[in-house]
Amino acid sequence: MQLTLLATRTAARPYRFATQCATVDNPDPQHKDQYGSSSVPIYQTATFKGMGGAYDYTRSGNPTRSHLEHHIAKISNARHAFAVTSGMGALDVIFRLLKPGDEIIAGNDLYGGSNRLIGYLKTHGGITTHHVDTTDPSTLVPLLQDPSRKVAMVLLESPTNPLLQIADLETIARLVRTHRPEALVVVDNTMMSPYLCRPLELGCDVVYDSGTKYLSGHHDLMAGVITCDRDDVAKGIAFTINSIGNGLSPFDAFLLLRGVKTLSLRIDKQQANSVLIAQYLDQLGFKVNYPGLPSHRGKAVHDRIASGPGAVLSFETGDVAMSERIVGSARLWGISVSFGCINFSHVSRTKLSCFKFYKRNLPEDLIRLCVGIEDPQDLVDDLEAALLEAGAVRVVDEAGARATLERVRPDGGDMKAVELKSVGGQERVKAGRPALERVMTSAPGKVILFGEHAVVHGVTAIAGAIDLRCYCLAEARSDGQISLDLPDLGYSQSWDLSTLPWHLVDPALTSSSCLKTGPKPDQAPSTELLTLLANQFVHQDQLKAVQAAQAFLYLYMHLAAAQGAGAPRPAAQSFTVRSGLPISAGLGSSAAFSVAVSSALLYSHGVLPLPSSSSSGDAKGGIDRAHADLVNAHAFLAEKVIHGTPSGIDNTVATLGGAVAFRRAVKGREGRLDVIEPQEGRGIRFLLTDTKVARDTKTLVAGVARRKLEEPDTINPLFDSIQRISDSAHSLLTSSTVDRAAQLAELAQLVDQNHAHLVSLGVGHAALEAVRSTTRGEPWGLATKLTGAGGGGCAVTVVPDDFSDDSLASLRSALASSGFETYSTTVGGRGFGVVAVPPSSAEVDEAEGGAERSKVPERRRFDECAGEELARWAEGVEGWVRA
Ligand SMILES: Nc1ncnc2c1ncn2[C@@H]1O[C@H](COP(=O)(O)OP(=O)(O)O)[C@@H](O)[C@H]1O
Ligand SMILES: C[C@@](O)(CCOP(=O)(O)O)CC(=O)O
Repeated sequence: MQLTLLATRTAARPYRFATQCATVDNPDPQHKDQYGSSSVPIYQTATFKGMGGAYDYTRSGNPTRSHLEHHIAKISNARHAFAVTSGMGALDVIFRLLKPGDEIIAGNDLYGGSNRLIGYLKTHGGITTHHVDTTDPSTLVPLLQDPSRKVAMVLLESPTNPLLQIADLETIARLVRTHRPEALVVVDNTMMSPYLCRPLELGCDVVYDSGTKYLSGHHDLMAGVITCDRDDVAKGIAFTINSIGNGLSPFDAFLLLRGVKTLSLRIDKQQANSVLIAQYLDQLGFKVNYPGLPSHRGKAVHDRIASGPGAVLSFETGDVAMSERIVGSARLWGISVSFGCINFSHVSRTKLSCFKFYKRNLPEDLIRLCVGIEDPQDLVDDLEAALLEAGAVRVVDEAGARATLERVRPDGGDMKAVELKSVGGQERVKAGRPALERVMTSAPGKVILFGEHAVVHGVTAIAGAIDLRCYCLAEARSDGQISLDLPDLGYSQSWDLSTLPWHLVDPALTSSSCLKTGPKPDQAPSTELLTLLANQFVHQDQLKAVQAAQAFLYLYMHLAAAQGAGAPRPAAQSFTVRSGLPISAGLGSSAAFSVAVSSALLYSHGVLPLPSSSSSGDAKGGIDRAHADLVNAHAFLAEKVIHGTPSGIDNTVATLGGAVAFRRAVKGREGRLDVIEPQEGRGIRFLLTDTKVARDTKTLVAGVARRKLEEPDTINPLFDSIQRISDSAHSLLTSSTVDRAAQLAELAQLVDQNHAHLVSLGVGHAALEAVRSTTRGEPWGLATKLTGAGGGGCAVTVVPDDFSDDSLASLRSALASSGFETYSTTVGGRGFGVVAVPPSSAEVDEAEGGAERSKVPERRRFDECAGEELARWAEGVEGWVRA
């Protein structure tokens, strides 16, 4: 059923642009390649044998070229497409639609090569051109309305090259249609490509691109493409190409087709880089021409007719010699003509002779930047080095908290110092020291006794903290770096603080109220920042490490930005996280991680004051509830980064400890949190069994949500039944009167019922059934259910009071012999904890003659030991205070 639905949907909807680019269809469905080649073959032949076939002579047509033309037509949403030997070749073909005496209206900021051809048309073809300001459509009207003018073509570019001026293609096409219906509106779309703008859809008649640029993307071929919808115009173009013989060669057609497949991918990256660079130059106070900047004239029009600002920009320095010095000083930036290449960001200075010749009023200090796919920070660094070397900027206030660059006025006059909020969109920040040199936090895992999954959708769940904990050690460093070490996952990475993408920090998370009460429960993490972090900042393929590093960086960046009231004030620190919990097994390792990291950040940054420890070194309940809530709010955001849509129960238990009945707020209904107080002498033992079957909470939770949407009549009654189970369990666990044996027997029944419902939700697994059948079998007879997200992971077994230690030991060894790992735990342990860690023994030796050595566990052991030894090491640090 699901498959049918998906198939219907796909058939009804055209593919999106990136998919269209990547899928090259055969133009002739009758013609199947004899070997079924996935890549279009190169028909490197001038002639074809026989008469009356589809092809006879490559000047007139060639299968490789046809394939390309079909593909270009598809991605341009055009009826016809043609591929020729260069962009100028394309314009030449289009101009041959004109007759002597015809007149052209063109922009006054046209590409120099087009102007050269226009000049030739005038002297050799008797065709005159009127240059107007195409940024103002009304300037065309007098010419269009003048009956003495034989206006046959309007030639437009938008944005123009190199001034990036915007012409309202849609409005101009409408004006031409009204006043001069016979005239053709022709657009040079090279700066945008069909990915960002499709002028035929805006009412224009003929569009051409220099395929040498973005369509190819690699600067390894020359090509031009023409698209149009009108059959008569297409006929004229086909005739000209065949007559003059400038159709694209088979080999270049093959290369271009190969390039087009990655068009959107390349432009996305080049454009993202361009935005950063434009912002950087803009902040320095240069006059920057780029439609990606809010201040750009015509941006509103551009945003209407195109879907992105592109990857070419230009800026003015105010001094021709300075521009020359900048261009000459750049190293990574090459000096070149053309644009659109992926791996060669380059600068070019406008050529005076060319501009004077065409009477173009271009600033002589103009520098054009054509941006590639290099790392944006490298591009900004190189540009900055060139600006410094050329004397266009200078560094001021090096000793201050933040580095500041100041633009140098070419005439020597005063120029306002620009405190850089960001460099290339990335904060130019100077790392400070954290409020606390060394702090360690810990947080427990949890076991959900009843209500997992249903809790995400507003049903009550019962859960408690377990004995296994996660530890986070935050230490100051002094090299401007932030690092994250996750030895459990074999992951370690550090980042230069100035390179983090500070410009993507969410302002909703940097307010002072956020520092007091934490992120709001409905605050979603920014997918833009998360995607960038995952793609460009976390060098690891393992999903677990990526999720953990994303969550860490997300919290870290927002806290640093909030503390600096928007302008980040990050501290250089090392974070190491170790866990005694099995990861991704249903015992809340991610929540324990999130709480440990959040609290380590909040304490080490001085947002929360360190609670005073009792003389016993383990003050119970020694943490303010408001402080715990702040930790919990931050941890919930981290959980969202890791999980997508967590209910919040895991982080709440990992923060507060104890046992709770938890109901999240959903659609207008308030959430609820009831603490289940431990009952004197009535504690219940649980056995946890890790099946070692890997699974991912995020995927499982999303699967249940999808089923709820698709099969509400099946899933909602299951949730109602789970609510009744949780309610019964809640009253059983809080009742002091009910008979103990009856209480445990009834709990066991609820365990079985809840497990059956979880299996119906689709989160069961054969390994979990194996655990259940062992525990239920002779001689043990115990009830077991999956716990957490299921799909593998852990099972929880209720252990009755009269179940002897020997029986428990034999059950555990039976489970171990099936390859499972067991943990015996009490439920309802302590919440998160914090301790200031003194220097390790080596440092004490130096500073204080080793007097403290015996009290301070050796630091490196934290990275090395595991399991119970890890817990012993961490708990050995004196002064823990816990919630
Ligand atoms: N010790 C750890 N080190 C690093 N990351 C951890 C650690 N423990 C948990 N995590 C993070 O939490 C995620 C596990 O979340 P999840 O699949 O929900 O499992 P669980 O049921 O244990 O919470 C991991 O992918 C990782 O991102
Ligand atoms: C399935 C769910 O109820 C619990 C997930 O726990 P765990 O990540 O498997 O430890 C999800 C949630 O409550 O966020």
